[in-house]
Amino acid sequence: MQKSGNLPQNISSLRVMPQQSLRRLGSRCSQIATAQHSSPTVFPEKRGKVKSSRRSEANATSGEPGKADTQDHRIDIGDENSDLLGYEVLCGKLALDKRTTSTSPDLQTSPQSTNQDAADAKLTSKALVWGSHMLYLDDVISVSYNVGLRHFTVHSYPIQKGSCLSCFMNPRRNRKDLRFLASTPEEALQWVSGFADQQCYVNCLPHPLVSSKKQASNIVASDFPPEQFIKCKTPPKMLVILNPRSGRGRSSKVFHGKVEPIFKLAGFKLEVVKTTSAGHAKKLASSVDFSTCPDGIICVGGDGIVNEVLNGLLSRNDQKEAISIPIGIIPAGSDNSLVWTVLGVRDPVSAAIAIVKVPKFFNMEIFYCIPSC
Ligand SMILES: Nc1ncnc2c1ncn2[C@@H]1O[C@H](COP(=O)(O)OP(=O)(O)OP(=O)(O)O)[C@@H](O)[C@H]1O
Repeated sequence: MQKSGNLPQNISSLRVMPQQSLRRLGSRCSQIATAQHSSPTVFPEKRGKVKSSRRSEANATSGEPGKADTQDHRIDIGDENSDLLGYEVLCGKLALDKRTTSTSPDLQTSPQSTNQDAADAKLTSKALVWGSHMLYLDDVISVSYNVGLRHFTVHSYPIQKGSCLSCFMNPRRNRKDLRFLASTPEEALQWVSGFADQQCYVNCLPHPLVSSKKQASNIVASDFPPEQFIKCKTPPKMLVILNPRSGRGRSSKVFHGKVEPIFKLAGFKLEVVKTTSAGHAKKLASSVDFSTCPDGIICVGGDGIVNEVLNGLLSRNDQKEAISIPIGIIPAGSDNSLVWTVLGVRDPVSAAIAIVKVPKFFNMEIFYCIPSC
């Protein structure tokens, strides 16, 4: 990592890999495999064994770390030509705080977690691997970090286990907050910085989902202000147009209960406007000042609300700008066929994650492209 030169001198046990060194994981496997008896063995994947790496992931996020230990300590990472884990960014030791698999972002570190629980861990461009567990970065929304502490929390929404068909049609994702304990505060800072380098949003204090009073009691003074070491993404600023009548009146509950927490964790700055009548969304889209929502408009509802927003944008005088504005859709209507057709997602949580991670939007330029394609 380029910035390792700026980091405190006493970080010795962490190995930081330069981003440019895209060494194949095949050669890395042997290093990890020989590290310790108790450490996980990483084997080149036999063809057709992708399923088993997913199983490791499911164990990793099941909230029962011991469960995975009873199975084989294998992580299939792909053969020579596969790129399942990408390149290595950082490796060292991490302990998982065993109380942290809930959705409660309580800031205290469990006394049960000690350095003795620490396992070999590494962050790659695609996943965090610790012990026999793995979490894909595609499923990570953000990392919360409190200055001067040894722990940091990874907020993730992994896909739940299920049959292939149900996963495809309706993938279930549940939030998992995984709190890790590093050996020192400086190492925790370096792990967090590694996540930031991989485009994961980092929430430094205040934590978006915890009261400031509770957080104040956990702040520890640090000589290493995080902003010196963490390159945080600038949070997007967007307008949300929500039809509270969509989905037989359930859209507000879906948005505030399932979707808004994802955007909050990802640092999005949202202005939410609920429509009051038919035609309101069109009026909003036709008159909104784009400087208040430079990163786009998110429609929450069914096909009708998207239709209104598109028509509102098309009625503007500044059409060139209007057709390039990114449009996200959170399906919360009764049918949602448009979002499924255009963006390939059907459930609100996956749609929100697609906006945060990919980011997955469309704009009206795609329609203008069609004749020339
Ligand atoms: N506050 C409101 N009260 C009544 N109607 C509204 C309001 N806001 C929007 N509408 C109208 O409701 C219509 C249907 O909305 P929408 O398509 O979002 O939901 P839905 O019918 O549940 O979903 P789907 O189209 O997927 O079946 C829209 O065409 C819009 O004009």
